[in-house]
Amino acid sequence: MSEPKYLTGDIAAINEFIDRFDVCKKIVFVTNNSTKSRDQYLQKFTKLGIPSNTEEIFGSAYSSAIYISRILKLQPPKNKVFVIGEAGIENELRSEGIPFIGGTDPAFRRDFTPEDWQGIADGSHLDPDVAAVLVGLDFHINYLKLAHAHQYLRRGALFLATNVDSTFPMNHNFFPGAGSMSAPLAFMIGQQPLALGKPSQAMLDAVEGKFQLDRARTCMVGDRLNTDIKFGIEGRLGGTLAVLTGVNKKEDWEKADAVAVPAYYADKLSDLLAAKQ
Ligand SMILES: O=C(O)[C@H](O)[C@H](O)COP(=O)(O)O
Repeated sequence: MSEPKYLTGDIAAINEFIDRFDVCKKIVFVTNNSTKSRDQYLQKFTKLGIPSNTEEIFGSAYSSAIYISRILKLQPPKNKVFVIGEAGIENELRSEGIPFIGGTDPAFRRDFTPEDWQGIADGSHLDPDVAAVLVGLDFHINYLKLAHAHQYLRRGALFLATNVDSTFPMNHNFFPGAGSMSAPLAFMIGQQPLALGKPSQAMLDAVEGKFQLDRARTCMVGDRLNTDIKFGIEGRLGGTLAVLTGVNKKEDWEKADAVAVPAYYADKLSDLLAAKQ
């Protein structure tokens, strides 16, 4: 395997990279963060002065909603999704016409009561129409939600996750990620969820379907080896660029058991601005 090429400060290498991937031609934003929907991301990008449109934004909440509506095609009445997650998932499920419960509903953001043991155990607190449990990053995770999700899974619901990132990078540090929300359930039932964000190739197929990507001239840019870089490598994209502003560092791909090795790396994405001014 060839050594990743370091782009920071190397104008010739940056120019070559830009030509190879037509960098300024088309940008698609692919995020595993399910707490926001595409519309909410568009608002965020607009605030930051980044030109974009909803069509160019692919989030794991959207990818999950598409999978449920277009692949699973759950049939009513048993077509509801029990959500562990934030408004981003709810908005995307709504836009695909998928009924759901849980999520940000205040009825699930409370302490567990003695009645909950009985109601969950005998099913009287459960919705018989739940066919899938979808787990994403949830800033209000609690015992009540986990107990409901667990019981739906025990009763045969499909186990889905928007993504399984172990951690969530924030404020130059790490916090519990979406994968740490589904991990207790995976432990309870002894089965891993089907994860629909990066590195799932279903997500890349959806992006390709929409933009007729030329994979050989497409480069995946990201900070995490087991999601972003793996996504690009398994998708046989022309390149992968690791930026050192997030989760992984050079020593992570230099390990013998590295999960993925990028083709390029840079200290930060804006280092590419040094070229072709
Ligand atoms: O836990 C999570 O959901 C992830 O850490 C997260 O939000 C990753 O988002 P990305 O880096 O793909 O934008």
